[in-house]
Amino acid sequence: MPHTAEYINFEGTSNNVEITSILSGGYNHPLLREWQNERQLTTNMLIFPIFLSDIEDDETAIDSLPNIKRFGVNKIVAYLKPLVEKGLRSVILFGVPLKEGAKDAYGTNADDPNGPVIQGIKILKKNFPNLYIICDVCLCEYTSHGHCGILDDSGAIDLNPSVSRIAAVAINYAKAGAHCVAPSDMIDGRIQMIKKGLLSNGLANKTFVLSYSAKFSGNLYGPFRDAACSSPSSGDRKCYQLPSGGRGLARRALKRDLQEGADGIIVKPSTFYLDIMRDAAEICHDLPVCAYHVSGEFAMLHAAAEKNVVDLKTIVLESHQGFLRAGARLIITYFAPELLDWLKESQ
Ligand SMILES: NCc1[nH]cc(CCC(=O)O)c1CC(=O)O
Ligand SMILES: [Zn+2]
Ligand SMILES: [Zn+2]
Repeated sequence: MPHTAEYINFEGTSNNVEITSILSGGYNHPLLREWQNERQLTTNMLIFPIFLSDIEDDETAIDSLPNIKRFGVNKIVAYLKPLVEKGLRSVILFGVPLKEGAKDAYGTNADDPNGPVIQGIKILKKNFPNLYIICDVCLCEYTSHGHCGILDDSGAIDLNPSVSRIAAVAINYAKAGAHCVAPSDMIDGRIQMIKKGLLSNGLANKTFVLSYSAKFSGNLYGPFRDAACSSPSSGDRKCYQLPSGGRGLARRALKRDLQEGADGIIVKPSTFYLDIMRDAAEICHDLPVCAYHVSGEFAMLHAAAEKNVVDLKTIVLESHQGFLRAGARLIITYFAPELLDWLKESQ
């Protein structure tokens, strides 16, 4: 029988099968599965959170954050060196004042020129000239009451002094050489104030303003508060962080921060807020959207892996791929050190 198409028997083929019904031909090879990724996870997307305390020789493990330590300025370079050599491109700094009397009602030490953040910026820039340095901007680590702004007599956030103080801190970080400032306080109006302050100090063209625009109040920040010693001493953050059901509020905050001049925006937490990430990618489509995989999410994946409920590498790659699929282009993640290795392995 001649081997031509005419003689192929189609008789067993069902009449109502559609030519669009078979999808597996599109992903039956490892390369095809990569082709199907609209956005590939790469090391240049990773931002690693760093806790810097005011004890210069500090190197303290944090029980609730596996593999993460708090460092003093004398210890941070040795810790980061192998990570930078492996391709780490960016860090976000959090200052942790531990010394007696370091906290007050105004968060005065947030921008102490001799404090860990400003000293940290200088040391990191000197030792790692190509490392991109982001500073989280907030008062909660530095206030005696542990809230993210300045309080009025009733104990509520006092809007004007809070926004002025947060903007001043951001500008002082930028003056010290931070490439990027990321206000995480969620107090209304701070993006505009920071932008204006940067402009009047000749820093607007040198500084990226990465706004935590959609930051939700919930139960996922506990390990961070252990690491940063920043739990509020009374009350909670529900009057400035968004309620978890507040998709409309998040959309309004995204539009507002876009209009106030944010250069990039953060959605936080990540795994439980993928709809908000998609909203962010649509509303702020001309800006990079950053997912913050927060401390509670990190600790949960570790705990599940320890119980053999999940395989750590597989679940981390899957969750981080999810952020990209939802529209994120950057990821703040405590898994950055592991991902530097895992992404290399998969190449
Ligand atoms: N404003 C402080 C701040 N900046 C980043 C985080 C959380 C990060 C994490 O959980 O990993 C928090 C905690 C909070 O708002 O209570
Ligand atoms: Zn705060
Ligand atoms: Zn913060």
